[in-house]
Amino acid sequence: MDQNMNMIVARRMASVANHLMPAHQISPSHPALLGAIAPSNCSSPLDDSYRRTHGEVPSHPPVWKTVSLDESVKEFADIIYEKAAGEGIAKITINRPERRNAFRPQTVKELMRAFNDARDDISVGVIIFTGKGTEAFCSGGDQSFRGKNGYADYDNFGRLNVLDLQVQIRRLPKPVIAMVAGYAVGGGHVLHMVCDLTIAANNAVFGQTGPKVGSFDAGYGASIMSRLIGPKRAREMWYLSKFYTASEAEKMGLVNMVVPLEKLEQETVKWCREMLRNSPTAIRLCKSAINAADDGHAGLQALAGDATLMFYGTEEGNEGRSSYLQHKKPDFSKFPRLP
Ligand SMILES: CC(C)(COP(=O)(O)OP(=O)(O)OC[C@H]1O[C@@H](n2cnc3c(N)ncnc32)[C@H](O)[C@@H]1OP(=O)(O)O)[C@@H](O)C(=O)NCCC(=O)NCCSC(=O)CCC(=O)c1ccccc1C(=O)O
Repeated sequence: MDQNMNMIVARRMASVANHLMPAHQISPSHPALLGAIAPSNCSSPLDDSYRRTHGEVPSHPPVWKTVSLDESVKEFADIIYEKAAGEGIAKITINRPERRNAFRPQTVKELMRAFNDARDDISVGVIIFTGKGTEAFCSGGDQSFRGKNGYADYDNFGRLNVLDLQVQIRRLPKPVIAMVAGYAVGGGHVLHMVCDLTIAANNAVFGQTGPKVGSFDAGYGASIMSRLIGPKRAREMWYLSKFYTASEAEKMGLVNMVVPLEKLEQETVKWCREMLRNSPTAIRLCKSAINAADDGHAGLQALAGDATLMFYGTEEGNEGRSSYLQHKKPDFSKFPRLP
């Protein structure tokens, strides 16, 4: 291999390696880089035929188009809802930067409408969840709306409606990526934890504040956290209510990747595009399977529902339905009893 080709391969392998793991974890002796520099060692695990065939996902910025839902309903006040033109990415942004993107009941209602739309839109394959600006992803429940019964605004009694949003994200059969810049604290920290993946900017700060302000989340906020970082760390995070930097959070397993703030959306979109190349049904089943054990009967129901959905698409499933509609006996004998 000539010098030129060697350099091209080295650059390409470095870019793939950089894409697959945080830059700080790659040493010059990483096999991907060695494989590129030493042409005789071309069997690097990163030099696979899938990569050679499909190449990198495109890196151009998406063109975001604001989504307006049912026109009879008021436009969004607390969120921004966008979809990328020509690709299956939706982006839902809490738009209260002056309150560090704290959510009030109105915010949660709007978020639920947007997530519902993104779920039902079959052209959407992945959803980015973020906060406006660089100061905060979300600082939890807006404390000025908190009363004796929970969080209340002008048209409702107090309740903890963010719990419904957590369940909605957890059960949504498409990946949701939290894109976190700045503070993800209190109920905002729980929201990023219920997302499938978290990409954090290097200015991100994570933590629970409940015990400082007279609140706690003993549901997903405790159980998912304990699963993610282990019970000792989860206790530390709740009992002391300390804040953690992005790199501390990455080491604890709270986030998937930390990137420079200015690269946050670029990297997040790259992850979205990688996922969009893959089978939506496989991803859907992986999501419900990973959640199943932790979510008990509700988790099993989601996984089982996915199985039924797939079964409806088979000839065997259709034999039962069409025979019923035609008032004849179904013939299931033609289907193999697979081992
Ligand atoms: C996030 C901070 C650390 C940021 O600090 P800093 O950058 O210095 O900014 P500030 O000057 O503090 O804030 C700017 C401005 O925003 C207001 N603000 C920020 N956060 C909130 C908030 N959560 N509620 C109301 N207002 C907020 C702040 O007052 C400033 O306004 P001014 O008018 O300029 O004064 C810091 O802001 C901070 O610590 N914020 C509070 C974080 C917090 O304690 N959040 C609430 C935790 S409790 C919770 O979220 C419960 C939620 C819930 O519904 C729930 C209940 C039960 C079970 C589960 C859940 C759940 O899962 O959510």
